[in-house]
Amino acid sequence: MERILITGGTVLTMTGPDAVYEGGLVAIEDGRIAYAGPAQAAPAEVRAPGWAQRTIEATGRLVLPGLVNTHTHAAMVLLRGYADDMRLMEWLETKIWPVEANLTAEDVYWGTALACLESLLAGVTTFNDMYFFMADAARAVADTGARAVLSRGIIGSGEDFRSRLADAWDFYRAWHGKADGRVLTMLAPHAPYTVAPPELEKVAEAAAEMGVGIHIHLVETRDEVELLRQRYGKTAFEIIRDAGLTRHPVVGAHCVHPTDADMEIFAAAGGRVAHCPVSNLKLACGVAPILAWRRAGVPVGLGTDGAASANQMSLWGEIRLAALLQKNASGDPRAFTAYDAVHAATAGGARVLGLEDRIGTLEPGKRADLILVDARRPGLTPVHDPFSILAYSTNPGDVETVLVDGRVVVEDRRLTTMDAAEITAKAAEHARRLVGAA
Ligand SMILES: N[C@@H](CCSC[C@H]1O[C@@H](n2cnc3c(=O)[nH]cnc32)[C@H](O)[C@@H]1O)C(=O)O
Ligand SMILES: [Zn+2]
Repeated sequence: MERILITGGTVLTMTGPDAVYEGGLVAIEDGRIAYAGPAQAAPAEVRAPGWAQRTIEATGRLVLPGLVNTHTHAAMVLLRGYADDMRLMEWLETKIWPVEANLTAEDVYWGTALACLESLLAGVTTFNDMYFFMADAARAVADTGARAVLSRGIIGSGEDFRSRLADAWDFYRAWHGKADGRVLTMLAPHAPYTVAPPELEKVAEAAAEMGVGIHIHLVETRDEVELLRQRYGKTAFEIIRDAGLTRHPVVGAHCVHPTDADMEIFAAAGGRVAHCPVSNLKLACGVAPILAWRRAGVPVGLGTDGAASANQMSLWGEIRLAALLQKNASGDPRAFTAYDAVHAATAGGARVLGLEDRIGTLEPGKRADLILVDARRPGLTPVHDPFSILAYSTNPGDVETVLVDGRVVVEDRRLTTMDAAEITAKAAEHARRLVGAA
């Protein structure tokens, strides 16, 4: 496999706010990071002439781990802008679910390919997806060169539930660990208000057999908290604990309305939070108490949610908003810093997905998922503080080069793995058919 050197850039390993190396070096071998840090401290071997087959000149660029999107429904890019400005339940029940009833496998392939294209161009190298027709979603991830944790969304009861859980088993057997390890799976019971406790217990049993984590929506809206209280006399966190789900690593999307006791339950269970600030603001859900979650010891990552709710697969808006919201909510601009926000989008996200041994920082042995942000662009100049530039000034178009698993998948802002024009044309065509059929 190719050996690559990235030279001259400002290397941010995301192992700490002081790990900033101007004119730093990253060496990649067999898809892994062999070295990342100051050029002069690199092993002589990688600095020897002829070590690398390829050198990427990165002067003026910020070199950092690829961003990790901890909660999305990738193929929902097909429904971007289809129904906005509504309440969650009304949006799901009257707009989204009727259209999703007509979804086909090919829709999901091209939708997910578009989501991968948009994500990779923006520097998002990994995403955590909950949707259906997941074998087709996985093919799109494999073909575009992205990395993803993919889960078959499980919803309903009776035969509906059984067939979806069977689907999740088929998908797990076919795809877990495939595409050179770039595709992993979890189990995704949609939410405690759409999957009842007996079914949640069955999902917990399956998770034990598969040895995978759980991806679930938790306390996104106040309506949902009230509904669960009336129906079960419990909170969402009590429900998932009692159903045995928290015996497995749980990625809770949103987690906007926990009680103090919920935070203790989730922290004790090793739960993790996928914070989706754009989606939450757009649906007027409130602001997730991220500082309190962190204080409780719960890892926090950032997520976009589906593009039908939050409209973009880029995580740069979430990075900025996460910082702004926590400052405003706490009344203290120091409470959540630029570094905290970039950390949540990289190392924090990797931790949330249980991938901290593979990705999230630039450290020897990790898979080489990294991005080059062109800090010479007008809106990013000058670079007094690289974390400030990344948290408050960077936009998707500033990402120049993207590597996943040591492979250059975006070069000079263009996808190298597939024809981007074909992806956008096919996705637009499938979106038209889908909405037309509703
Ligand atoms: N509808 C699928 C299974 C669920 S996949 C995950 C589901 O989450 C839905 N979804 C998207 N965004 C949100 C959100 O913000 N909150 C709750 N559900 C959402 C999405 O429309 C999709 O139906 C089936 O028929 O088998
Ligand atoms: Zn969601």
